[in-house]
Amino acid sequence: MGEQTAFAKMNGLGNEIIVADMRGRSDRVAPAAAIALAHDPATRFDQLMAIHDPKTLDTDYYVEIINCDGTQAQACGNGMRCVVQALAAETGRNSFTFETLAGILTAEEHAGGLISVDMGKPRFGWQEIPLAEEFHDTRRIELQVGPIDDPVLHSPSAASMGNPHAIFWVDRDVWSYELEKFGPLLENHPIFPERANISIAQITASDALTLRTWERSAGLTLACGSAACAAAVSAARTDRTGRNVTVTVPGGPLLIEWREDDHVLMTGPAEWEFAGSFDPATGAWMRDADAAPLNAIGKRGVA
Ligand SMILES: N[C@@H](CCC[C@H](N)C(=O)O)C(=O)O
Repeated sequence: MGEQTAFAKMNGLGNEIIVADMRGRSDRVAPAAAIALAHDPATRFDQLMAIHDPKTLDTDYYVEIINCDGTQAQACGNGMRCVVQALAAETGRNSFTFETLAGILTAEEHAGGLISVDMGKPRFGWQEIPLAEEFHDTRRIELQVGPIDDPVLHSPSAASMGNPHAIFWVDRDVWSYELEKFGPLLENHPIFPERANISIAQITASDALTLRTWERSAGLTLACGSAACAAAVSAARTDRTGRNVTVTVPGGPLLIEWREDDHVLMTGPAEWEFAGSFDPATGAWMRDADAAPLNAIGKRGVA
């Protein structure tokens, strides 16, 4: 067995997350190790957030985001809140600057335990999302599911929060759509050359919407923070809501603020489950309540 490293099993509104401590090491979590952990019912996760030493001046850590199928994701809002809670418990600090594939993000844990992450600026250009065809207006792209004259879903908004998103606007309850059936087809539609996270959104007030997401690589999840951001900015951009929106996902509410400086601030909770250590080469793991250092979060509130 290779050199073990600490991890914390956490969740952000039910989005299953592993926070892995890869600081001070030159190796990375192997895709096969991630897949092995994702397939074990005890450690199953949607995303694994690997905390590395910083690569860039003025950042605290580099965070690599790995989906449960071993592929990399550029952004993961729920995972970032889990990383912040873990690091806040370990260091006693409450604000951090991270580098991810989506860019440099800042984040803060508030006194009541909620965590805000500045998810950066959304991008709407068809090449930035990316889409395979030129669309001047990504508030509404040509894509539909079902019969041509009576589609079940149609004309989604498209946006990038570092990762690609499509949001289908619906009038009925989001649970009345078979997202598990349409999600895989839409995720892999040729219009999305890097695949996409697919969401269904119903506006419920001028400052609220409900959202279900089929995540790229992970499938149906209880929450997708970057999708909540993409849906909120797309709702504001299409005059469906204002710029401050409560996005209710199956796991609970997220507060999304699209600030005047164009940055998107996501606020919500994170929850610690248990701690352990694992081998980043193979995924072999053990539960270990006393392992250092991320397991400090395991002692939150415990004498
Ligand atoms: N759960 C995440 C999004 C995860 C990334 C996604 N699967 C992708 O590949 O883009 C979130 O909370 O944002």
